[in-house]
Amino acid sequence: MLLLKFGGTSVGSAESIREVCKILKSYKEEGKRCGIVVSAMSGVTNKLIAMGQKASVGDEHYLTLLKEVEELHFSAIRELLLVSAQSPMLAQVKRLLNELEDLLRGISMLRELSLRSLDTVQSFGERMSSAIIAQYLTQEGVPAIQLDARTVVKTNRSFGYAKVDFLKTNANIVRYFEDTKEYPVITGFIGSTEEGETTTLGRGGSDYSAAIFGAALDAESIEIWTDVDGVMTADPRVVKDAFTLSQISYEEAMEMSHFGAKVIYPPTLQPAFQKKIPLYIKNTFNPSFIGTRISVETGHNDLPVKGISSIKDIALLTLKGSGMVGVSGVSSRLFGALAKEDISVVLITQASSEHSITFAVAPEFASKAQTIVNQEFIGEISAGKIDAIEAERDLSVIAIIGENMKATPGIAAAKFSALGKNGINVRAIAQGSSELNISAVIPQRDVAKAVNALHEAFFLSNKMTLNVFMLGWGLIGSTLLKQIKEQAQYLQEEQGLKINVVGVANTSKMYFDENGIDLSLSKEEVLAAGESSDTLKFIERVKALNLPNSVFVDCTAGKDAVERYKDILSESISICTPNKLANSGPLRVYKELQQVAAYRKVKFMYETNVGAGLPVISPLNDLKNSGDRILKIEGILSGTLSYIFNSYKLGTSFAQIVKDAKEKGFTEPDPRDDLSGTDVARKILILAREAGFDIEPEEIEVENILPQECVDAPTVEEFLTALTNNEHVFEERMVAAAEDGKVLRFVASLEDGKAKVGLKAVAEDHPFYHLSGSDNMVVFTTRRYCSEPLVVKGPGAGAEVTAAGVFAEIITIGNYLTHAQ
Ligand SMILES: NC(=O)C1=CN([C@@H]2O[C@H](COP(=O)(O)OP(=O)(O)OC[C@H]3O[C@@H](n4cnc5c(N)ncnc54)[C@H](O)[C@@H]3O)[C@@H](O)[C@H]2O)C=CC1
Ligand SMILES: N[C@@H](CC=O)C(=O)O
Ligand code: NA
Repeated sequence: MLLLKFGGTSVGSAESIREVCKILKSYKEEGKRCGIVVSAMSGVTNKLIAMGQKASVGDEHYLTLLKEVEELHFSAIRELLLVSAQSPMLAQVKRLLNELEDLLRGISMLRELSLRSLDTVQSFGERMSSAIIAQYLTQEGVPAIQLDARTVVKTNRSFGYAKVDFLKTNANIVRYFEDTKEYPVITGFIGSTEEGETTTLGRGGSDYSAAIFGAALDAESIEIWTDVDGVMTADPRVVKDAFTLSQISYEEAMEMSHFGAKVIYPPTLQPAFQKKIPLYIKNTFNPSFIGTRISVETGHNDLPVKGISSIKDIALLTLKGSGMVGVSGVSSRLFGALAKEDISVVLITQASSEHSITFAVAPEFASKAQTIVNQEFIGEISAGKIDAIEAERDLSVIAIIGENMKATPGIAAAKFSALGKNGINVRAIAQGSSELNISAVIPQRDVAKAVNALHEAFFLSNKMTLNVFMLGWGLIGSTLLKQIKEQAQYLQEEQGLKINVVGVANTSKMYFDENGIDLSLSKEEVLAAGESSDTLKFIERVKALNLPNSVFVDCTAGKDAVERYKDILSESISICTPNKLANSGPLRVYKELQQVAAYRKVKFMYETNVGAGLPVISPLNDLKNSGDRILKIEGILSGTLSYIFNSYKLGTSFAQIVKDAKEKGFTEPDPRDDLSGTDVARKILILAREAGFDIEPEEIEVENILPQECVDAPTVEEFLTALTNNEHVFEERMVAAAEDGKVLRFVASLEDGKAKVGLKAVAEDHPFYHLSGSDNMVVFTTRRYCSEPLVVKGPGAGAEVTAAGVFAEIITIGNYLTHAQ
């Protein structure tokens, strides 16, 4: 015997009822015996309640609702039944509606809606749907008969939430099924008293009916047919990657429903649980999908966590004070007082110091709870032994649920690590000793972010979505987006890393798409749909979106965003940038950013600040962290200047070579930042700081090789012209060097904590002599690399290599966020 239950959406229209019929036909063909519990057509129960309420205040609109309900059922009858069968069924339903109308008129006249009459009003929904469905099934070759559950399900007189008399009910059900050959189509949700008064079974009533019938009949299984594929790992409206669990245990189902999973209401399925009858959640509109099996077995042995649930709105109250320590009876008084007023406590934690007890309640009970508790402890409060309690609001509970958690160490660590890395502050923690559920109280604004971060951490191991916000869509920015687009599939398939570019901006426009910007579109196409650009607004939006695993990528050369880095990192958003301004400004800022990032457990990454994509900063850190001491750094740190002086020979034009460097994408947006030595000074300053020297920008000795006319030129264009006028300045230096067999190189050095940058003539035996293209070369002399220094050499500027360096850091951040610790 199978017990099937079809909920409101499954019987909500003629079309859905046809699907139900297909399912039952296939069961019949397999020779299965079935009992079928049905709900009212979707929306009908709510309308019935509204009719009762309206009637009770004399609002005649109940008649409009009545008409709507009539129309819904009549049109289902007309669509489903053969013409010959329509009239009798229309008449049967009309009789029921007339009866209902009489009842409503009575309610209206009396201006009174008792729970007793409301139960009767509500019963009409199931009484009509079951009649139509039974008739239709029979017509389609599935012999069925309507069973009005009031004839078998016997209850007490607690209207609205009637208690079932199982002794009588079970005997009635068994007897009825013994005598019936057809498929009974049973009205869910309702029963009746000994005296024949109609009752309803409370929240989740049709599920309860299914459990009552299933348990009474010792059904092989109970199938709850609904409009979703089963119990999911999280609310799919919040988590795009939520998926259906094929198997969970009764206890897990209970915990998940407590925290908001709405597919079933397991407490009502208790009769089935007690008899260990397996339960299946199936989708009427996707019947071939396996659905979720709920039974004694937890299944999914590989999954320690089965679900992420949340209670959106709770209030937290804390009773604390020195007067509580070692005093017995405090918690019994506290919870006794709350229980007396019927206030349900959602979560409790107590520190082992016994100094405080924190508990959570639904927000609507917060003020009442506060008053009650302050009243209960009035003596202790006035004696100063206990503090008067306050309620904290706008909080949520987020829970991870799973039976296998207890056998798996590290779950709590993984949970709190995922929350911590996303900057989600945990206000209270509770773990049931069953270890079935670990709950945390967090700010309400972070719920969606938390659910997503935890879902990724537990279900998509090695799968994560990184949400990228890119400010500055110039040369490096466009190359980066191109590289991300080209590598997206590989990263997703091989590393489980999805890069979602959510926000982009240049100086004129900014654009956001939470689902990920289509990177196959051009910059113009994307920004066409955007709004006016504003750095502060861009950053505010990044913060407001509050997405998990967010990375801010600053591909500008300006300081607007830099001034907000601290703010961004403080929001637990990682930053990755080729922009050197943050690290080459005041030492205080440099240090502060390092500290904030460490404190917030996010990454601040800037390898491309020196040598573009070449590994320079990271090996320097490795040296320092492993205990080496940096004695000296010497290097060619500018790709632009390297290219210029590597190419500059007799017969060439200096100004033309500068233009070439700019075209090749080596220069800063304003090439004077390169030629003035500023860019190189910034780089040696950053290296000095990374090596552990506390240096300010002013302490660097900088040789500016630019004539004043070039410095003063108002625009980049005019500067390039001025450069042509001053060719001789450069030529003289180049010729003088050449006469000594030397070449010019713009060199940076750091020795004894002193940094300087300037143009040097180097002879053929010098390693810098043989550089070519945009090569950078950094020579580290350290305590360990003393006789033979450590050398890093390669192209130190250019769009591809720089963007690749930024991209690599974005991936590093993704890997960092994916791993638990
Ligand atoms: N070109 C190279 O080889 C290397 C460049 N870098 C750095 O990369 C950064 C970007 O350089 P490029 O792409 O070459 O410069 P670019 O001038 O081509 O691009 C910068 C972009 O940022 C935009 N922008 C500026 N301020 C903005 C703001 N407040 N909001 C929105 N957009 C803004 C501009 O409209 C422009 O589109 C610079 O910081 C540079 O120092 C670092 C290493 C190597
Ligand atoms: N303009 C810079 C770019 C890299 O930082 C350079 O030329 O090195
Ligand atoms: Na680098």
